Amino acid sequence: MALLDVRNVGKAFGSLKALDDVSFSVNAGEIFGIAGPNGSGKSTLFNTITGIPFGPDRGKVLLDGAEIQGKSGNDIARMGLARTFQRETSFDKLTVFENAMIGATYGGRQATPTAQRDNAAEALDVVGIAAKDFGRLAEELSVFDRKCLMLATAVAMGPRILLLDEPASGLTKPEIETSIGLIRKIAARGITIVLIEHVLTFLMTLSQHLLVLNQGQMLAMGDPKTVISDPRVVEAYLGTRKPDL
Ligand SMILES: Nc1ncnc2c1ncn2[C@@H]1O[C@H](COP(=O)(O)OP(=O)(O)OP(=O)(O)O)[C@@H](O)[C@H]1O
Repeated sequence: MALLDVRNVGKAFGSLKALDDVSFSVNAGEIFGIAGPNGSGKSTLFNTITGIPFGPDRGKVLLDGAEIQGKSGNDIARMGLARTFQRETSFDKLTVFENAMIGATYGGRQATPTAQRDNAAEALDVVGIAAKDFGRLAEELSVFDRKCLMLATAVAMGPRILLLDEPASGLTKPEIETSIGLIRKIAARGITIVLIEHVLTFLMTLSQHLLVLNQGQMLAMGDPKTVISDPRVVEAYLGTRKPDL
């Protein structure tokens, strides 16, 4: 059984069909990539899956066989789903460690305070934030480190599945390389990953399956090499912007 099963999901904003009959499933342990030109519905898809700030108008989302649409963000997080955002997001006036502790506390309500602290420290270590920086304010960090902190906060929740919205956006080439390593490291911990990205090489390197959206519809899905050479995919990308290869 798939860990995440998205079935015939639709979402409209007025007359704009941001998502139209989108279905896919993600197996436990895989990295599943989602690509598509600007405005194709990628972030809307994550929003509808997590219910923040809105769920789908139609269709179903199942996590490990249980329907999650209509559940609160808290309940969905408790069921083991976490996400990051396109823009680095943190509590800027809190320290690095306090930010990670929010994830560890939120996701590990049953854990002892010591276990929560261990989870926070471990998650920061996974993303490469050194212990000497735990006491710094989040706002003092570079863009890349703030992205890493957002990732660590999500990992500290102890999710079964992690949705990453354009983790490479705004990063330099070396930072993108580092991010690829981090995502692999997180996946190796048994966390299933769904990854939205514009940078196709990033998706090609990491994903076992790739879905391409265009204008809210599924354009192609399957093995990344086959999908990326699909003429409809090439046209959708070249028709709007050059792929970031
Ligand atoms: N809250 C909203 N209200 C109205 N329209 C919206 C809303 N959110 C998204 N849209 C519209 O839905 C469409 C899909 O947007 P979405 O942000 O999901 O695309 P995207 O593929 O993530 O784009 P990008 O790559 O630029 O982030 C766009 O036309 C967008 O303007």
